[in-house]
Amino acid sequence: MGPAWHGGDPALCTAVGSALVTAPKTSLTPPPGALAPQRHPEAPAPGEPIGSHYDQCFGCGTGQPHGLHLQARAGEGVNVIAEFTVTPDHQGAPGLAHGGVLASALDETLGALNWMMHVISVTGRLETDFLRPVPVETVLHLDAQVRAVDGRKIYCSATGRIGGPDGPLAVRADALFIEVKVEHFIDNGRDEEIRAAMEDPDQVRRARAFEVNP
Ligand SMILES: CCCCCCCC/C=C\CCCCCCCC(=O)SCCNC(=O)CCNC(=O)[C@H](O)C(C)(C)COP(=O)(O)OP(=O)(O)OC[C@H]1O[C@@H](n2cnc3c(N)ncnc32)[C@H](O)[C@@H]1OP(=O)(O)O
Repeated sequence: MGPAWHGGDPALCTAVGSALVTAPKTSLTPPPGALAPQRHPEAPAPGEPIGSHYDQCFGCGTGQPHGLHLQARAGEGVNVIAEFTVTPDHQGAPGLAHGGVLASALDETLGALNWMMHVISVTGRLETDFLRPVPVETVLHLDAQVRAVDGRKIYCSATGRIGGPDGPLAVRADALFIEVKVEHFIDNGRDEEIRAAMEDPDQVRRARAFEVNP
């Protein structure tokens, strides 16, 4: 990278450049000691819809007018499936889905895996491959699964296929989700929304249900 970065400030450029070069890169491949994921006994039955974790979530919230409105369903194993219809609102290039929107759809589908393990986790890392352009009006068939668990680290992957569950592969992602407690949201979220969420008994029940493992 040349000194055009950061308005040409060579000091900042060097500092940021070296940080990028030396930053540790955790592999998205589970380490040898990682465990197979366990489907929680109270996970939704195969085919059962997985409700939204938060009404205002951009990915799954039914009360979010600008959102993707993804509705994932439980799979047979530690996996979930979902369909996402690309609309004109999701364009990047004319008539084609924006890559960031597709990454969001993958991220949200991966997030729904929390329900299969009854663990609250957030995305630490998401590595996405865009293999084919995805036109507006396409139904993207998403499938996410947990591959392995190592302490708080959840190794998972997702695919998005065009036109059907066995259609051509358009996008895929490998991700590392990190288990957190409810306090992660309470401590970091904006007061206004956190207060509203804590006053909503359904929201509190949804969040707390994950904290008790068998
Ligand atoms: C009543 C209240 C209502 C609340 C209601 C809430 C209900 C919610 C229910 C369900 C939510 C589901 C939401 C799904 C939505 C879709 C998914 C998203 O988009 S999530 C948003 C985007 N992600 C973030 O905003 C994370 C931002 N990052 C962080 O907050 C931290 O970095 C965090 C929590 C990920 C880790 O921080 P640390 O301090 O807890 O832990 P450390 O020690 O840093 O990491 C633990 C291990 O993970 C590795 N790790 C962490 N980040 C990594 C990374 N980026 N790449 C590789 N490895 C990483 C570390 O190397 C470490 O590994 P070693 O144990 O040492 O082996």
